[in-house]
Amino acid sequence: MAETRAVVVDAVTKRFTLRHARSIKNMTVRALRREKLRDRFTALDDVSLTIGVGEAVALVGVNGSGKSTLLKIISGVMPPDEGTVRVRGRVAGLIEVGAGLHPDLTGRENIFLNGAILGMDRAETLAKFDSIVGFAEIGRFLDQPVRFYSSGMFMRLAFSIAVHTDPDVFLIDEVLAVGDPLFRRKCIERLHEYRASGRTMLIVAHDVALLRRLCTRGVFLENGRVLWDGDIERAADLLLKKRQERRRAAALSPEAAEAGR
Ligand SMILES: Nc1ncnc2c1ncn2[C@@H]1O[C@H](COP(=O)(O)OP(=O)(O)OP(=O)(O)O)[C@@H](O)[C@H]1O
Repeated sequence: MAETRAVVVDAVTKRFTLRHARSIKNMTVRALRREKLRDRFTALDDVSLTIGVGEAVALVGVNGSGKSTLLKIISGVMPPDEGTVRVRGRVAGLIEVGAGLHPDLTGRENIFLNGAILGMDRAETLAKFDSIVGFAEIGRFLDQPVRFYSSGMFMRLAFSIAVHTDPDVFLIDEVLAVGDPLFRRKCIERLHEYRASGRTMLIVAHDVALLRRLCTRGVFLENGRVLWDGDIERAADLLLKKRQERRRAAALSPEAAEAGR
């Protein structure tokens, strides 16, 4: 029987340690006051999720709900504390702006390095090289170290390499917020083509209209738990509602404003 599941996240939990004191002075003061020096914080709490081959899923939730952490665990860059993740096929993750690009290497060198990390051999990278450079529009900066690139150029190159690896599963985190509108449109068109070719996509973005256009399913995270998994419309409505609640709370108290940023 053909495998129809591209990603299986099973009962994943992830905790972080929050350190309250950074300096020795601060630690001493807290110790004298018998305050805790650190806390364990649960960023993902027993999350289970199955994504079918060819599905385009939006991962939404207010700031700090655990979206990036979940993408990092699915991509394999971070292990879960509990639970398991299985991904079928080649995965490409655009998890942070410029993810995977080495600042001291040139654009050209990064194409080969990043291509290899994402599973392309040298012959495949060579065959796609011109297309990667063309799509990224980095032109004369190709032989400059990428630390001299603007954030838009960084993102264009990272996106171009990732999309050219023809991943079976494409994980995208907020990168579409960077860069100029024209390039953004080009990326979105590319993602539509990618979807139409039957590949799987999991995307985090704060632009609700974009998510509605690209995805049919939405997973809403709140405090590291799945609050909704289903129709994108309902997920988008939930997000807009929660954002409104946060804004209202922020208007009432400056501390809430700080927490709700
Ligand atoms: N390496 C880390 N160490 C400690 N805490 C972390 C770490 N990474 C994330 N967190 C915390 O885990 C929580 C979830 O973070 P995460 O980045 O996954 O949320 P998010 O939903 O992607 O948020 P945003 O929309 O702001 O990007 C946050 O409270 C964050 O501060």
